[in-house]
Amino acid sequence: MIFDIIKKRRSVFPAQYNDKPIARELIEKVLEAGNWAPSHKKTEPWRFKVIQGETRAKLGMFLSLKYMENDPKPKQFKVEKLINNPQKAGAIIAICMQRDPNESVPEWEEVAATAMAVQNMWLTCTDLGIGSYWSSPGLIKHMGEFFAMEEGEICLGFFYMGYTDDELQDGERGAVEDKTTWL
Ligand SMILES: Cc1cc2nc3c(=O)[nH]c(=O)nc-3n(C[C@H](O)[C@H](O)[C@H](O)COP(=O)(O)O)c2cc1C
Repeated sequence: MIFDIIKKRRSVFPAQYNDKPIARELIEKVLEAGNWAPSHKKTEPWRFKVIQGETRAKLGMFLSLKYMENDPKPKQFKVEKLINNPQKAGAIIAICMQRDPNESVPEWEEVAATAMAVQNMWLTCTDLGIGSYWSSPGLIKHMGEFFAMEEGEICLGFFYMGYTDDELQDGERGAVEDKTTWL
């Protein structure tokens, strides 16, 4: 049941991934799930850039260099994490949002629609037994220097994917009653 998958979905981080590769058909399935997200006026603003194989190392190098360039006091452990994390992933999908050139809907709706695409992808990964999470480092503002982006396209983060041998912990949430008003 969908509710069980919603509750089972967890953030699974690169440090938890094993070396098992992710089949291309499964990555395509995850992308297809993202593509079925709803969007106001059917703008379908989500854009995906799949980073695999050797491009992962290039991404790690790019992010670490950008970090060192922009942080007056870069920390060695962070440099290493930025270099190594992409290579631990089976695949990384850069999550981008293409603003409708006609601005037919407010920008937040296009960000929201893209986030719905990510949730579809995350739940699909959970169903497929693939660990994943949405990473949104400040460095994403430089991604236009790493891959081509269209006018009005912005990068909202990275969707990391990898198999894990870890047993995942149950999630925790505050009571929904505390966040709900019945009128
Ligand atoms: C928009 C968005 C951005 C996120 N960015 C990060 C991030 O940069 N680093 C991180 O460790 N987790 C990030 N997360 C994952 C959250 O930390 C995680 O979803 C939260 O702790 C709840 O854990 P769960 O996903 O296992 O339920 C992000 C989640 C969302 C929805």
